[in-house]
Amino acid sequence: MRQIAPETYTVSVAGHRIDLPVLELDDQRAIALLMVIDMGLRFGEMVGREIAALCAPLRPDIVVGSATLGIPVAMEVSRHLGLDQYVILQKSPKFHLADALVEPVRSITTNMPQKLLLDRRQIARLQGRRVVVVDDVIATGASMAASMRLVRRAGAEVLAALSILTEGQSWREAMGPDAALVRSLGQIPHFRIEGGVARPDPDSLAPVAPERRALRTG
Ligand SMILES: Nc1ncnc2[nH]cnc12
Repeated sequence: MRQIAPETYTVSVAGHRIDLPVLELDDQRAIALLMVIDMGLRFGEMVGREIAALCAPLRPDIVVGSATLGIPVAMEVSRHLGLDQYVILQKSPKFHLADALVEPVRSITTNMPQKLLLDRRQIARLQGRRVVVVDDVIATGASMAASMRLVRRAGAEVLAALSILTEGQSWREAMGPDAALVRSLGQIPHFRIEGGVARPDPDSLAPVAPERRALRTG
């Protein structure tokens, strides 16, 4: 994907200003790309600390993340919550996942059918537990919705769905009532390309900074 003017978009991630490259998706649309695995350890540590601070009042027993880019997020959030174990939902069927619990990801943006898998050996870590589900970016909401279905099938209570960034607003509709459980450290818009320049679509940003909304701890 090609970088397009204005080249970068500055986003506030829990109050830290981060420059993301703006990349052309097609001749009409562009995105600000967050590649958490390219951001370094200090960034990972900061987002882990800030997401942990958001959800610590909920007293989660365990953190669930989905492969691939949710893995470093789940690890750093767990570390900051003082939790040793965490659970990863996988994407590729490895041989030890032959009898895994499977949820389809109902994505409207990718043509490839996707699914998430939970190793049955991990169910004991979730059954009857208070869980927070984390990811790098919540965009369509399809992946987060599938993660939440899988975690609930394993018998856990989902307290919150947390991400570094939310992108656009369409996840609200895709996630239905579960959208109320979503919190992020920042938000990025969708971009429309006009005259060779990517402009943020103002309708794709929420008026209130997402990390400023308190989670109900009841
Ligand atoms: N802007 C983005 N950056 C990284 N991953 C994404 N997934 C969906 N949107 C994304």
